[in-house]
Amino acid sequence: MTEATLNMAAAAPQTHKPAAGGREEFAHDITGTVGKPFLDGKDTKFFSRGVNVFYTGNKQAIFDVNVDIGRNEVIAMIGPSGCGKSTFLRCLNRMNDTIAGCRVTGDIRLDGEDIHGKEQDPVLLRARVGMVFQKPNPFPKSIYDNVAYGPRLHGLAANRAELDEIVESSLTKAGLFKEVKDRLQTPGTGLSGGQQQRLCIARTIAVSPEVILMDEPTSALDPIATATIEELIDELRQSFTICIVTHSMQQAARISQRTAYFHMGKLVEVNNTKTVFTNPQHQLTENYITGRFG
Ligand SMILES: Nc1ncnc2c1ncn2[C@@H]1O[C@H](COP(=O)(O)OP(=O)(O)OP(=O)(O)O)[C@@H](O)[C@H]1O
Repeated sequence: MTEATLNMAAAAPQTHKPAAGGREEFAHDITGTVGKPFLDGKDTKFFSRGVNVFYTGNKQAIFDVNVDIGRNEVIAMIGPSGCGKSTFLRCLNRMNDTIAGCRVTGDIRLDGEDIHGKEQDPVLLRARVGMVFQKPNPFPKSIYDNVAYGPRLHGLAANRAELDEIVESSLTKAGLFKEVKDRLQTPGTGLSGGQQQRLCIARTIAVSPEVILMDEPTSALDPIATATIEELIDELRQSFTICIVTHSMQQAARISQRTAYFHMGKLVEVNNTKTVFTNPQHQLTENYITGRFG
């Protein structure tokens, strides 16, 4: 915690007290989400209402999150370390189910379908809602087999020619094909960090997801590899909905159309990205984007 945050916490009023201009000031004053968290129904890809997440020992990490995520938008999730960005992201493809002792409550719908419904198969859901992690994690297999893995698992190709086609088109969409086309049978782990991350994106794309979740996908990359991935994200938006957790406000500003600001497990503010960075409506958002804490 920075000195400014400590000072702020020490000065926190015990009761609700809007700051000048009607802005709310402190974490315990977060009573709802300001901005525009909801979309017109037809543009909504993900609908989430009343989402709470608890870890072992009933430790609550996410509090009553209500937000829509739009079709073919890039939404950036920002906020101080530990505020729950990754935890909320993992709600969207039920990755939290894989964490022992983690419990998610609330209503989350993908294209109107309850993702916790009895008929939902989490493995199929994760094919529809793919995920790219902070650290590139190619399988210890060839470049070809990394990309072919999902289509084989889900029976998406009838024969080798179809599989070749999926591998090539996924690598092309991930902006990697030209660089690796002559060494598809070499190990994916032999690529550079940025290439490995694009390979992981190709692997995700190969099963034709509708949404791609990205958890700090460039934080382990150098600025050039980061720029390549950012350009790619902008292109991928034509075909997919993208939710990205990032610690870089510059990155959020460059690549997203909407930004969601989390603080202590609560969703404080959601709005179009320009508004969040130029005219935040909540004092906590302003404090964060102006570097007063985080
Ligand atoms: N597997 C887990 N078991 C128990 N608590 C967890 C687990 N994962 C996260 N938490 C806790 O949940 C809270 C939110 O964590 P989360 O990783 O979602 O935050 P974050 O905003 O993504 O953080 P960062 O920016 O540092 O990655 C934190 O208090 C964290 O310690």
